[in-house]
Amino acid sequence: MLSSEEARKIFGTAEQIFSADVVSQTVKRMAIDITTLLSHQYPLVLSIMGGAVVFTGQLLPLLEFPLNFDYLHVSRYDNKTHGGKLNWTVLPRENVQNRVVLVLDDILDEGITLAAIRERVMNQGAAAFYSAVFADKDIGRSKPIRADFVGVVVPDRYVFGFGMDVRGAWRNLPAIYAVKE
Ligand SMILES: O=P(O)(O)OC[C@H]1O[C@H](OP(=O)(O)OP(=O)(O)O)[C@H](O)[C@@H]1O
Ligand code: HPA
Repeated sequence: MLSSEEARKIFGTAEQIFSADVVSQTVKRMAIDITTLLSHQYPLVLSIMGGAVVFTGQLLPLLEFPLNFDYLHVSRYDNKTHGGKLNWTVLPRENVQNRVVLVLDDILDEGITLAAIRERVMNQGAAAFYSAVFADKDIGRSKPIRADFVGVVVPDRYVFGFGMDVRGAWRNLPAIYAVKE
């Protein structure tokens, strides 16, 4: 874990890439797009902890149609800036069978996490799988999955804020920053 001083130093040298205003306008636009496609599907919304917590909290009140909510926790970065093996710590309690599932996550980076979630959800009998990611990282190569709804495209740098952590810190920021290279 970073010390408070280290966390402040990272923030102090980071570059803001999307302001809080742009972030909140983007969430509104995504809510409209999701409503257009899914408002008559009674979806089961699955939030991927912990990165999706802020995005989920801002998006859900803008979705003015019936839905169910649950969450799962899977991670592979473990407070590091490079991903490793997937670690499933909490599985959804809601049955996904025959449901239209909408997965929410903060970031699609290499796509390994979201692709594994889709495989699991579809193997468990979901009727359809949709995904909404707030940020899609432009990694310059193909990914195993594309999100149906994307908020912003971020450069191929380690980013944080709006739910995304840098070595465990700064998920609470309302804007998005890139770590100094
Ligand atoms: O597309 P990928 O390269 O697989 O990376 C994306 C995943 O990485 C982050 O989770 P993380 O493993 O950091 O867990 P956390 O949300 O609990 O921090 C993020 O929240 C996504 O779920
Ligand atoms: O760039 C990132 N920032 C924060 N969390 C992440 N998880 C995958 N990539 C990232």
